[in-house]
Amino acid sequence: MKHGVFWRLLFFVKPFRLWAFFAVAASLVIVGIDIFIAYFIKVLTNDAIDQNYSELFRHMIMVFGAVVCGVLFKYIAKFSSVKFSAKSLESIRNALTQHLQKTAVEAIENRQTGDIIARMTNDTYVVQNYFTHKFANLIYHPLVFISAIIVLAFINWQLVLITTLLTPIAIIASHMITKPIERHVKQLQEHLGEGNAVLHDTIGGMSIVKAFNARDRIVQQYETIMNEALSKAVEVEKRRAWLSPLTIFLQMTPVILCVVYGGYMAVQGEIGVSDLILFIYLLFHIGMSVAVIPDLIFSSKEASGAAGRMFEILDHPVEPTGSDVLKPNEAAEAVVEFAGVSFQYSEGSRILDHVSFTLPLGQTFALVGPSGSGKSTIFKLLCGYYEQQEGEVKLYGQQLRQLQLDELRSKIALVSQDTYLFPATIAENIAYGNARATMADIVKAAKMANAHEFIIALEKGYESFVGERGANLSGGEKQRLAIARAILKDAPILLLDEPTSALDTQSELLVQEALGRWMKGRTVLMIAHRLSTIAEADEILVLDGGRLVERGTHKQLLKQDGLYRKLVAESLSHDQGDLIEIG
Ligand SMILES: Nc1ncnc2c1ncn2[C@@H]1O[C@H](COP(=O)(O)OP(=O)(O)OP(=O)(O)O)[C@@H](O)[C@H]1O
Repeated sequence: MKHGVFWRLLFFVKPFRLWAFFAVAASLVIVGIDIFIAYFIKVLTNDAIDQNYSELFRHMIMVFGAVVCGVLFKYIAKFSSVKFSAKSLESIRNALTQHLQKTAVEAIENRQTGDIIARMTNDTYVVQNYFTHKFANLIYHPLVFISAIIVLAFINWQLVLITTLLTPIAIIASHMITKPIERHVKQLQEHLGEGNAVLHDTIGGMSIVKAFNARDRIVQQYETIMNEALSKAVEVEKRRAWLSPLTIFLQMTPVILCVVYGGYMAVQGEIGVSDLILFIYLLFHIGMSVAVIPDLIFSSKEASGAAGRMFEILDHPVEPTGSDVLKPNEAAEAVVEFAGVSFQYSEGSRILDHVSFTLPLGQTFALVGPSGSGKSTIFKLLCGYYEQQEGEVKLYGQQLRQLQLDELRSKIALVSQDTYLFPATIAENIAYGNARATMADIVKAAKMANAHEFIIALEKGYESFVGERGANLSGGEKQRLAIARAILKDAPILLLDEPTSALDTQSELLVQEALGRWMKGRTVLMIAHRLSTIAEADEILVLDGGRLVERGTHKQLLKQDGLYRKLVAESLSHDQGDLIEIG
């Protein structure tokens, strides 16, 4: 097991060391019982040779008692290691989940969901299995080996030499056989993760896959990944297949050698019959302990590979959070301020180039610009998903990067283009942004978002369960739920990323009206393409290639012969029905 992985595992298992201690203590008792039984085998043999049947009977009862105790302690050892592994892995899984919540958006935005899920399920399962089934063996077998060798050394050192001769061979052979296991297991788990990712994406985009007749391509992609996984699994199993003959060889060879050599010594009178029987009995224990070496090394490498992948999740950088509490300050000159902000994603070119603007309290601003001009990126910076490389972003005069992220996000309500619905009821989905919301609050928000009517028309109303992707709802219905959720959050800053893009004209008008009422007194920044929405904003910010090129009211901007006027003209030529006043 690699050092880094070992220490990390140790960190997580440490709090549950009491269970590990029970497992170790029980294993120690089992070893003691095994040696006790071994000794009594010799005593029983002598009783039989001396034809002392009353003693033989008494000793047999003692051995039987020891066997029963052995079973009991084996149960304790197993139970303790199961508890130890389950609790340790629960703590690791919790740490992974918590870390994932704190992980910077940047670190996982481009990762495949299925791969992350595979690391948190398949890989943790491999590690848990290792702790459950191998942990007790890691303690028991070395202890049995050492104790048996000590006892045997008192009887005959030559036989001990023959017995231990195979131990280094077992270790070297095991290392040779299991050498590439860690790598193979890592690759195998990676392929399984990729397969998971394809399945996850396919289920998510089932309708698109069907619409584009992409089934065959997806099946082929999945098959290719699974074939690679299979070839790795075969590599692993080919290595594992060596373990069985090696185990038999390691277990049987010392026994055969000792029976032959020990028999010879017994005939020569150099060793007693009872000693020889004791020797052969203990030899089975030693043989077993030597024989499990390959399996233990194999499993340790397998677990190490899986644990390494699992811990990579913990290596994702977390979102940097400040310590200041955001204090919405009515007297602040600007609620939002961008001062010379430049930004680029870790890969690629500059997306925002010295952008500066201020948004005073209680006004509505529309952010317009061609596709890819950086509008959503401004939202991402405001939500603290990313940090600008140059310039300053301030909220109520406070530096955003010095604010506590939870605090910051509690003051912002975001309605994005793609509505994410949690796998929960409609009521729970609306109440997500406000844990203290009552049912009356939820219904009020739904009514404001023009969602109440369609909700109560559902069989279970507000208690209807919404699947992961809200498949049983239309795009417009999902969008209205997202708006209701944002309304209930009651935040002073609203970020609306085309909040009505999936609505028909009728619903849009109703939602616009509701939004208009709700937006009063709040500072709103919205990305919008519909001219009717944009024209009503107090001010319009025009972005082009990451630069803020124009700023003003609809009328002012139309008077300038700039990008805004061009965008409006293009939009009108596409949408004749959009009634706005030009110039
Ligand atoms: N996570 C990311 N990593 C790298 N580049 C990104 C990332 N997200 C966006 N970009 C790039 O940044 C640029 C600006 O994207 P952004 O989403 O801010 O544009 P937008 O103006 O909102 O576009 P649209 O109107 O089409 O939604 C685009 O060229 C996009 O490809």
